[in-house]
Amino acid sequence: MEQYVIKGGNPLVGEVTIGGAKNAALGILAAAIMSDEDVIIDNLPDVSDINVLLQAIASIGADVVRINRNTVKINGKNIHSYCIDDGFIRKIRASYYLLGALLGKYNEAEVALPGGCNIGSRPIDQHIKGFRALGARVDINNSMIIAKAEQLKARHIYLDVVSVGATINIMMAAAMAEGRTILENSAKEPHIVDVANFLNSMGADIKGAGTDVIRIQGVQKLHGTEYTIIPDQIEAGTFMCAAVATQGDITVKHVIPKHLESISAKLMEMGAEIEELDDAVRVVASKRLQPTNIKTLPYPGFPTDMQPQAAIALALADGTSVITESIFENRFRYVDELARMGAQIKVEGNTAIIIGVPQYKGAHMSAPDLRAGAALVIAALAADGVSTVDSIGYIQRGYEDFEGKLRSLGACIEKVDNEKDLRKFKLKVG
Ligand SMILES: CC(=O)N[C@H]1[C@@H](OP(=O)(O)OP(=O)(O)OC[C@H]2O[C@@H](n3ccc(=O)[nH]c3=O)[C@H](O)[C@@H]2O)O[C@H](CO)[C@@H](O)[C@@H]1O
Ligand SMILES: C=C(OP(=O)(O)O)C(=O)O
Repeated sequence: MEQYVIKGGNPLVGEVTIGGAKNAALGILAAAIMSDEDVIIDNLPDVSDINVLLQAIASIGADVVRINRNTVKINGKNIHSYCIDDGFIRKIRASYYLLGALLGKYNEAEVALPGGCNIGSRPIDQHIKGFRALGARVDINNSMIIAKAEQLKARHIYLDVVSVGATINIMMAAAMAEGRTILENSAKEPHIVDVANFLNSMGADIKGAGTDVIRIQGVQKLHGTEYTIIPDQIEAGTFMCAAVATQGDITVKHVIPKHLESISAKLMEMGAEIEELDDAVRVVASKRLQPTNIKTLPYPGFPTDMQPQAAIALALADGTSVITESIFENRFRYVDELARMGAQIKVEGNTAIIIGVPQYKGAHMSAPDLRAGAALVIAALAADGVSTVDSIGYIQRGYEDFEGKLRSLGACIEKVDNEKDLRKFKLKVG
């Protein structure tokens, strides 16, 4: 089984280029099948979630051509099935976007219930509420979600909870519905805006993405397009936290600094210096971090997907910090792993009380989910000694060449899959 082996203690220094946003790409790939013309998508991250979704799209007959590692051409003309039941698609969260896309285009979709990281209960009632409001019958049978309509019709829909997935799914379903849908209490994350921009580039008529109210005027047909995905806010934030936790100096390139403001604000409260450039941010930490409090919130609040990485930095601060996780109830599973390195964190309900320690010590850990896994790698890079992180398949769901990018910043990290290579690494680093 693959694992990372890491020798910590080096401040990470240098430049790193951020890839396309996984969570935008997943929505965009699903939306791409709504056109019968060629759709070219660039800046696609080469991560396992994306590759699973591409396989699913190909399995129903869409033409999928990988032009290069980060560019794909999709054409939905030859889609012959509206049913996606393969075991692999159940593993990813974004399989649910195929519901909105297929229902929107063909008035019919049958997709396995979604998986994704085990970070909480993750219901999809708001997606279903939206589809039903647009006139679809939706049933769940044998772990399959089955949605059918004669013709989707626009409606005024109010989301009971701010949901990224439901906002994107309803936007896709409504894009070709009859009339003008108004979606209130929408999520405002950068990837919502990116999916809306992408759909508009195919001829959709969506206004207000990025605000609470999105207006979607249905169109008859979506045409081909060429589109570049926005940079990944969370990958960028992860490297920013790596700079802070290792007392390093990293210029995180190819980002939209506006998307990083809530993260930058917290890192500055910890004492880091942040320089905002046109499409880059430089993060420098040169003294012991200061404690601060964080509450995760929908955008523009502090992202839940950055909570574990920020906690890694705070657990090294000079004092006590409090993190409140208000989006997912099961996102502190890294705490027990981090305790092996000497961190002092107590979890009470949705709150983690973090008493900073001066240094982590190398330990053997296991990634409990995607972002927690990346966070544990950062902790290992900040630690004294050698660490291993297992279950790195989670990390590969969302980070392209994580170890390569870290190595380019001076990190001592290898991916190994056997005892012999593990021993070799340990001998090499002493
Ligand atoms: C593939 C993808 O883009 N995943 C992201 C997406 O997940 P995802 O789209 O699953 O997250 P949501 O924004 O939908 O979830 C937000 C909150 O709403 C609740 N909820 C959601 C839908 C629903 O029908 N009913 C309901 O109660 C959830 O339990 C959660 O408490 O947004 C999350 C919140 O920013 C991120 O952590 C995930 O990385
Ligand atoms: C939780 C995440 O992904 P997913 O919703 O696909 O599980 C994430 O990207 O941090």
